[in-house]
Amino acid sequence: MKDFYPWFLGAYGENHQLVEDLVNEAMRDHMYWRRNFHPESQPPIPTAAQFTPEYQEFVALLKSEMYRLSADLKAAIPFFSPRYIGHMASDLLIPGVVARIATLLYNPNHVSEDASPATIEKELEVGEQLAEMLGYSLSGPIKAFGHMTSGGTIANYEGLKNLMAARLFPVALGEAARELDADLKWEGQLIRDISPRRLANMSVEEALDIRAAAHKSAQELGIQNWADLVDAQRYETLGLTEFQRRHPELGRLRVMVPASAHYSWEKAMKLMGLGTSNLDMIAVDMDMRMELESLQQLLDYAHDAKDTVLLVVPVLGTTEFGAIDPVDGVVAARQTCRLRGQEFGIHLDAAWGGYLRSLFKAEDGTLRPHAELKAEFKYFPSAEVYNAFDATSKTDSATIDPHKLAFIPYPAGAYIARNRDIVEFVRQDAAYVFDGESADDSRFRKLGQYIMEGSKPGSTVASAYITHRVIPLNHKGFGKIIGNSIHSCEYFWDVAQAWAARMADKVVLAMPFEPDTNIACFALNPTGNRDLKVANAFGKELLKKLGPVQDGPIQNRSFIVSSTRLVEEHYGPRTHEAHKLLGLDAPAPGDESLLVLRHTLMNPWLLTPNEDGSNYIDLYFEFLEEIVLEKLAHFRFG
Ligand SMILES: N[C@@H](Cc1ccc(O)cc1)C(=O)O
Repeated sequence: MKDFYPWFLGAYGENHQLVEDLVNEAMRDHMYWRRNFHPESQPPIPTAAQFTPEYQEFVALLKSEMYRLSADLKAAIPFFSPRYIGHMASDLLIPGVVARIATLLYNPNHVSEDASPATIEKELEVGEQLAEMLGYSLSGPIKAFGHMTSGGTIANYEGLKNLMAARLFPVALGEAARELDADLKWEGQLIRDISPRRLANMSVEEALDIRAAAHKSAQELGIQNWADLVDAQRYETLGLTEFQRRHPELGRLRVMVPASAHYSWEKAMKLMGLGTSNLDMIAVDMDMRMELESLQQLLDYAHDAKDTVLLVVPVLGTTEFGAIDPVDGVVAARQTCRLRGQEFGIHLDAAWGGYLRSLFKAEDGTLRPHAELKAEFKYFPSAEVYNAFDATSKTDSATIDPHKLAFIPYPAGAYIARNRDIVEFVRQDAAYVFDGESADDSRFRKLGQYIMEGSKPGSTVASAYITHRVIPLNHKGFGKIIGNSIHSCEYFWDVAQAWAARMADKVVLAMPFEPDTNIACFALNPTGNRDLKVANAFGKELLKKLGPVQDGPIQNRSFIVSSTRLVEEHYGPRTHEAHKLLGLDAPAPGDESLLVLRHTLMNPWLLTPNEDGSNYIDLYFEFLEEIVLEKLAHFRFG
């Protein structure tokens, strides 16, 4: 933990002086920079302006509003504190904060290099740093690319949009070739003879390859307007309705996510016009991980129905439970599906768990052996979890959120593609770049052409960039913070079980599933109660003391946790098991869902001992005991 001392602002603002020095320095430096741009010019604001009544009135108004804002902010959530174990937010890393503030003053806009010549390169570097952490290659014929977004939601949208564009492009290309009736070739075959179903089942690399081959053929045949002919057939031109009307052979365009996936996937389906009815929910198992049998069933069904599966989304660290989906299993399923001509893209939703991979990385970039990692923890990582992390490099693209486990300020998400050329399918201009030329990375300096957002902050990029520079993305850097969070979770898990045993005659504490990473959930039920409504009412009573929204000043709160529901529709068998563990009657149709307390154990100071030797997790369970006993004394059953 000592390593962290100069890294974070500190729960007590211990590093205040360091932060202030760095910020002051940046602030002064910025003002001098202004002055040194044409120092010969007359300053437009006269020196004497500050003595005028209008000036002073404005300053007075500004100050009083700022005081009010400052007062209001005191009611903000104290994310930094080890007493905050609610959502995915915590203390901030100093490099992220100071680099952000310093860059904010220059206000670079990363829509394009014209508005950010000094920093746009750093965005591409952040993309590469994250790509490397996930195991994507930065050299050789297939090179990764990444950029920052405002958060995981936009990165997920982009994951869907890019893979959808890549998957549907060959269909448009085939149609253009048939219409033109020219002898365009790919791998020795005439493109117009390739079946639409084959074209609809191409990997990203095949799609890029056929695109380049067709272009080459067209050039050889002297067809000048080939790119326009293809464009005219694309869904991006025709609209999805017309495109699908012309291609009934595609069937339904499906996307598969685990039932535990973030709700942004539903939003993405609406936004893209694909419709939520084409979002297939893969069942999750008793560990809250994607169930591979269920995935296979859905893939078989889609295959038999002659539907097109655009992509499958394994989640590396679910939002609610931190569960790690079997990424390796999804990759293996794709290998099997390919044998029958069924293709799908894989977008990894690693918004939460992406940075966990730093723990798995040695300083030389290789994956650390399982045994070496296991030796550092009590339970983590099982073979399943290790294999999932091992397989991230085989996915097509990923979402990863620096504003979560990189402890930097919002907004900081990222989209990363294993093959940078995938963006050519969504490039927002007519000038086509084909094979050979596409290796030129300067294209990304016009970032806005390739991504969902337009104007976007360079300051968040500086924040991530500097943070990654001073705390490397391997087990010696970020891995230490992440490892500490897993230790906190393992400790929490043990203490919770001991607490449960001690309190069994008063209250049943059930942890319906083992944590995978650093999020732990449990439900509580007064011993002897069988009624779900009563258990939930009891949980809600506890949340009055533990939830973020309460009466009175925030300073009165001892601990802040979050909560969620075990929705039967999503977590069927697991819900039944949880009811059993809690001594509740089995859930009946139409019942409300079971309330669970959710604890995100990412704060770096959770295991720090207080004067009496107890740490914040011990203190939390002491507090929980106190409020449970207090509530039980006043609680009315039924
Ligand atoms: N479930 C984790 C191990 C683990 C167990 C308990 C924890 O608190 C944290 C992690 C795995 O399979 O790797």
